[in-house]
Amino acid sequence: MIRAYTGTAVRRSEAPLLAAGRGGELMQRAAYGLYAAAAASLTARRGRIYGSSVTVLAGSGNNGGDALYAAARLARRGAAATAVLTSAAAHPEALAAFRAQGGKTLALTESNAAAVSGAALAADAVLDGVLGTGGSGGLRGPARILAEALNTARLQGKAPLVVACDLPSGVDADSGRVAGTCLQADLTVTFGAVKTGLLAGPGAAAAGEIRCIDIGLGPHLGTPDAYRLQAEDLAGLLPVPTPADQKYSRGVLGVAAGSETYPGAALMAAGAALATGVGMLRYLGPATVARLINLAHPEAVCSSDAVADIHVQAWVAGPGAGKDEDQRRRARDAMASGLPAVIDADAIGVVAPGLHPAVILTPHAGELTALLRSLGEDADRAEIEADPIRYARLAAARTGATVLLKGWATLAAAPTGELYSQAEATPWLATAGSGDTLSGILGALLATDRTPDSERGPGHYARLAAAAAHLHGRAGTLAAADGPVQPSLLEPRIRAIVANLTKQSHRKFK
Ligand SMILES: NC(=O)C1=CN([C@@H]2O[C@H](COP(=O)(O)OP(=O)(O)OC[C@H]3O[C@@H](n4cnc5c(N)ncnc54)[C@H](O)[C@@H]3O)[C@@H](O)[C@H]2O)[C@@H](O)CC1
Ligand SMILES: [K+]
Repeated sequence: MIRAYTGTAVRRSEAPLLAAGRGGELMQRAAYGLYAAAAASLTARRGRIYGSSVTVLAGSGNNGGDALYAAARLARRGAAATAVLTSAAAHPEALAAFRAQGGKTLALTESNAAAVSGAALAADAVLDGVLGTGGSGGLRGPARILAEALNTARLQGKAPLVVACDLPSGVDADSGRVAGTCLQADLTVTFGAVKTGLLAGPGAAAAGEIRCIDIGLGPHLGTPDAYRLQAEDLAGLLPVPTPADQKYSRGVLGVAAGSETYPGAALMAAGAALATGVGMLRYLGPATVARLINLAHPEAVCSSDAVADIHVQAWVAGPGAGKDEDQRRRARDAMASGLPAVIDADAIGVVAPGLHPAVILTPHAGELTALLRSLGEDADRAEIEADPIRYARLAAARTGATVLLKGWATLAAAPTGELYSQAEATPWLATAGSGDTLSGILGALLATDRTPDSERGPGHYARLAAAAAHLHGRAGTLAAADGPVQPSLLEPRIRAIVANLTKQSHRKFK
């Protein structure tokens, strides 16, 4: 599990070490970690460090200091290193160390920004040390011109390797907000702890691969601000039947999805739930959709009953419900049932406050905007996309439900503030039907959840939602290897990942 902290919390935890005169030691650890990661990436790209060209962008603070020390080490291994000083001041000792290894320096100005950008684009690697946790607001002035040139080249596939020092310059380390421009990276080498701003919003999209260097802050860090589940965290959350199980004890999922207008959503939600593994799936909806469900998934038990008429462990309601009043009523009843429930798509429109954390709302940014407005909050979509953590937490607190906010990094927020961010998905998953499969996966995890009550902390349902996002993202990424992703074809991938994560052993017969 990745534990993330705000930039503010990391700075607070560094304070006692700085007061004890250990700032230089921390900086050397950070710089060495940055150097080693940059050296490995550079070697992977061009075979060796010797003879490569490296541009280091150095701001006035310690972030620039880290980057200059790291570049000095690359210069010592034979890289031709140039420091672009983005401010009138630079970390004096680090600059001296860089020059001592033969590094050249030049001051960035408005008038030379275009020429310097051209030179930076021609380098093999750029180390971004303009701003770190001490930065406020996006990049400004000539640093902004340089960043925009590099970002544009990236879109054209012509950018050098960009390695961000601690965080991409211009990203807010607490939230992932970018006010204006930040420099997009291939790799972010972050120090002491992963910053929350690398896991959400524009910051997550800018960070590329994230590597964390331990600089010895451990005991000072306190409670994390956010988490990211790794594959090894999922095993205990996935349904594995025991020999003592029967279909009911494994977990029954009720799916009230689809309508005459949108039958496909019900097929995809049901298929994904079955692929994740449930004891039984009970479908409630129009007879025409039920017939399609039974043709695609003969094991599903279908009816047009009301929610109160059937016995299940969890619900999925909303995908493809459209304007179907019966399905909307089932969604309201599922929310009121006291059982865990995934409330997706059209059903999010019938949400009212007073829910409990086992109700998981799964909006995208547009649906979250409408939900928050219906609750009297002043929200617009662009603002939610700029600062998704804030709004996911706000919606959870206002409704009492857990909120799974879908996006490039998908966030799961508990009403008490616990937060998970998952980024396994491929952009190919941004396609109609994707949310329906995610609902089905999450519904299956809720229906088969065996976590003892004593171990269900306040963030339990956010964790399950994050596990579903992880599974869904990985299934999509696997499928994308064969071309554009069709959510209706994800089922074999989901099944394969569940098998792999639970290390299912199959009896062999002779
Ligand atoms: N404090 C510590 O113990 C350690 C800090 N480390 C590094 O130090 C960084 C934090 O260093 P600092 O506190 O010096 O801060 P930064 O290096 O992040 O930069 C802050 C400086 O930039 C200026 N600035 C702020 N926003 C700006 C903007 N939008 N445009 C232009 N200039 C702007 C500020 O006036 C300030 O001088 C971390 O990110 C990390 O890289 C590491 O060396 C590890 C140890
Ligand atoms: K940086």
